[in-house]
Amino acid sequence: MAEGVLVVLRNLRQSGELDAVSMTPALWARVVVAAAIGFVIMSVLGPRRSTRLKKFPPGPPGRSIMGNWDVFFSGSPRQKLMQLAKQYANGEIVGLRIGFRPVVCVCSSRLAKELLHSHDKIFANRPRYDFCQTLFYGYDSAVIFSRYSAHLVRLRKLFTLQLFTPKRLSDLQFIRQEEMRKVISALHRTQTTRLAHKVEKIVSDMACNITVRLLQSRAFEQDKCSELNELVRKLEHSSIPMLGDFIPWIKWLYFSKRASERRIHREFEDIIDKMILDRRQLLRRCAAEEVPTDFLQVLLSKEQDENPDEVLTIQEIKAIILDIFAGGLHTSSATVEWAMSELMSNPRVMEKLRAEIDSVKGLRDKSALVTDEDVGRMPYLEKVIREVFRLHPVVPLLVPRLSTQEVEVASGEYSLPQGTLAYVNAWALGREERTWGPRASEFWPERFEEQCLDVKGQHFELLPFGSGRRMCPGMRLGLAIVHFTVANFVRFFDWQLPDGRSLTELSESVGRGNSPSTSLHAIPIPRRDLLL
Ligand code: HEM
Repeated sequence: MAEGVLVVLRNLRQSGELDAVSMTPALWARVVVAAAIGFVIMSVLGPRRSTRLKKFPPGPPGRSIMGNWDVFFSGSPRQKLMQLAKQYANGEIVGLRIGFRPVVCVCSSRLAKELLHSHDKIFANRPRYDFCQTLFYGYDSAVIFSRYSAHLVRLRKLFTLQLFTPKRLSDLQFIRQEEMRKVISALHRTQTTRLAHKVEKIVSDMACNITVRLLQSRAFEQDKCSELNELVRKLEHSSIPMLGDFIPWIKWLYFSKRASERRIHREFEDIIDKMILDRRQLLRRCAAEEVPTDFLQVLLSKEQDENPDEVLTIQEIKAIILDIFAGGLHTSSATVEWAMSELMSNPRVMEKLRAEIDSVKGLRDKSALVTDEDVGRMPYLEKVIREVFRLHPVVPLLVPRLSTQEVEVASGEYSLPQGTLAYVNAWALGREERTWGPRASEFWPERFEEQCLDVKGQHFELLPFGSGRRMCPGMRLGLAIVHFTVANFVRFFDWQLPDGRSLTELSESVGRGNSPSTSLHAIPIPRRDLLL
């Protein structure tokens, strides 16, 4: 029971409630009552688990009502889950429980394929967490946290067949180029001061400008992107389930977390409402052909689509825009940060990559940016980026799935009941020695000369964008930003650490996301005079 109280306290601290309320006697009373109720119910119901779930994958025993909550929501879940899978099931899977919910985490490519390919439809649902209702626009308005349904399939098609088509991304490449030029010129201007820049911030601001221009054809006013990125970070920190999502009778403990979620949501809503209002005013002022056919216009046109199945409400349109911000900004910038960190700590790879970029781009046109077409002629760049995704998938456990029926996995060895929460550990897949050999933990892009595995969801050894029905629909844009940014950063600058230090060992942050434990600050020394 004491343990129960401690875990509930830790959840409250994570949710910020403890900071806000600073443990009044009333809060103590709530915590103790909740833990006591949980303890009693668990004593009555808990022991049945082992008999009901006979072929459930093995794992550590769940303690009290919380089950294995601590595995997921403290320290580094991806590492702990990989260790547990090794300890209990030959590194393939681990079976756990949170509250009464059976939970599995798959750590081998064999079982990832079963879940995301053979049983893709059964695992196409997302769990329903309370934060979706307050932070986002409800459960089924947009994509990331929606149930699998015909409506979701239509929304996903909107992403892949209308917003992020190869043609549209190629036609709009000039936006990425203009934003990259702005970044390069700004970095050039600081060369005399030899200032160290936070690489992730440069890239996330650029990714934000690109995304906003793709959406509404014009950039935000100055500093608005930093504000939006800050908001996305707050959204990420708040988008975590609480114990109340698994044990309904303690939901009421989280009222102040819900209030903070509503505040974050309102801030997003203000930004999105302003974008829509500006566009509506433009539509009133201008002839239809003068209005850009950008993402926002594609989305707003769906309000009056001739096909009733295709119609989107304004709430759904706003929810999609929020998904684009939530899914697209930090993922791309964190990947570029990892890429630059790896390149700076592996000078051999940096030199080889630079030689390739210079050979494709030539040295004569000093100001020419690397384009998407150039990227297609850079096989080593492709291998470097794959290696970055292999070792540092920025969504290491993907987004969890919920099974809709009982299913057998591992050639019938295990049975997963309906309602199992399933995680796929993309971080562990990239370290599986069965696939990657004894040098699995080394950054060595040359491995892809022999291993023809790519990141597009068909090879279950390498799943930074997931796979199957819920695979990332923004992958094309994410890949375009990452390749293009890394290539141009390497072409135009030598990157040095402040005080002549060198990056020897990279370590990861703890928690659910995956960034370097210390943000990369680096000094860009210009390699060529730009004619900007
Ligand atoms: C390097 C960049 C990116 C990475 C590594 C990444 C990774 C992921 C991953 C792992 C998932 C979960 C897939 C699964 O459950 O199987 C996901 C889902 C998603 N991503 Fe991305 N993503 C990136 C860029 C983007 C961009 C640029 C956008 C949009 C502008 C985007 C929008 C989404 C959405 C809407 C989902 C939810 C899909 C669904 O639930 O059906 N992502 N992403």
